Amino acid sequence: MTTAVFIDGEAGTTGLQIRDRLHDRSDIRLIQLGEADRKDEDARREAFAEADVAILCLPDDAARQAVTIAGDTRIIDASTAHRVAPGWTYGMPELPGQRAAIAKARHVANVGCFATGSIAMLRPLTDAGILPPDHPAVLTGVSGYTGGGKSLIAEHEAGQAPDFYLYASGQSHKHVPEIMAYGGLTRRPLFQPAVGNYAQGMIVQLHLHADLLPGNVAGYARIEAALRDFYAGDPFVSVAQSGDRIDPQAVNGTNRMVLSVQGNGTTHVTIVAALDNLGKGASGTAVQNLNIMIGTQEDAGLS
Ligand SMILES: NC(=O)C1=CN([C@@H]2O[C@H](COP(=O)(O)OP(=O)(O)OC[C@H]3O[C@@H](n4cnc5c(N)ncnc54)[C@H](OP(=O)(O)O)[C@@H]3O)[C@@H](O)[C@H]2O)C=CC1
Ligand SMILES: CC(=O)N[C@@H](CCC(=O)OP(=O)(O)O)C(=O)O
Repeated sequence: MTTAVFIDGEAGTTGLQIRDRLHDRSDIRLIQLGEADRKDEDARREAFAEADVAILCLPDDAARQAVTIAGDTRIIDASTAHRVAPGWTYGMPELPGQRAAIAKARHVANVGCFATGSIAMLRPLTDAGILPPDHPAVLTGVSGYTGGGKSLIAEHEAGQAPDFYLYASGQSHKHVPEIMAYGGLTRRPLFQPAVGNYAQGMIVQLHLHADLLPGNVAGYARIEAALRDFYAGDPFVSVAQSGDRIDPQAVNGTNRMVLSVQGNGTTHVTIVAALDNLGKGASGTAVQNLNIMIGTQEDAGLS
């Protein structure tokens, strides 16, 4: 039996990457619209009706509108529109109980790219009681320019962008609400993202004064052990040895995320998550969520 999948926004950065991961699969039939129809509401409504699952790869407002014409079709939304919305299941399979919730969900909100790295580092520590919920977390990160979709890609490829720059410096980044909700934080974290003048791949960092954590018991080893316990047996997330150079492009083209605990071994600790913003940060996780929803092997079409 095949599953009919409609990617709304297939011509965009995330949509194309999902299409590439699905188009050779014998268990998936892609419903595709031509250039003339891809933004036509009637054509899209028909495509939704024909699909078992639709994947929205659209700007937030267009994603909200798409839900209104999608009927009963199951949805995975790659945008930020529904990540903390009532009635939506958060599409981060690594979180406790989330695979079972995604498997039966009608509406799945795919996790954001910076949020993937941030929550992956925070949640094992809040669940283990190493970080209290009101911990004043400090997160930084850098992404390749494909993270900003077609418009940012055009700016960089025209040679009009700096080699490196900070943005969202007003502490207003759109991923903060989901980072708090699913990272287990009640206090708003500091989060400073950046863009590098390279296409793809990212790192996210969580900076900790480990000696100031409650009970002063959260040394480097305990933090690393909590991460290893949390991701034991996970198909895509691993904990690596600390190292001098961490390349944001190291896992490009894969659905993997590699965590490592850097620092001086005792007091000053930085946890690092390396992932592909278009892989584990977007399209890879969307396909992983699809696999879970349709009950096929979780890593089908993914490496
Ligand atoms: N890039 C990334 O790393 C990540 C992106 N996301 C999210 O995924 C979503 C898509 O992002 P991304 O692929 O980067 O963006 P792009 O700008 O590359 O692609 C968006 C696509 O949506 C199309 N589109 C816009 N409005 C409509 C509409 N009303 N009906 C049908 N199609 C429409 C655009 O058409 P046109 O080609 O004509 O512009 C474009 O093809 C966003 O919400 C983004 O925040 C999530 C995680 C990571
Ligand atoms: C480099 C860059 O601009 N990145 C995007 C995040 C991409 C992403 O994850 O967007 P979603 O929230 O839709 O998932 C940004 O910071 O707005």
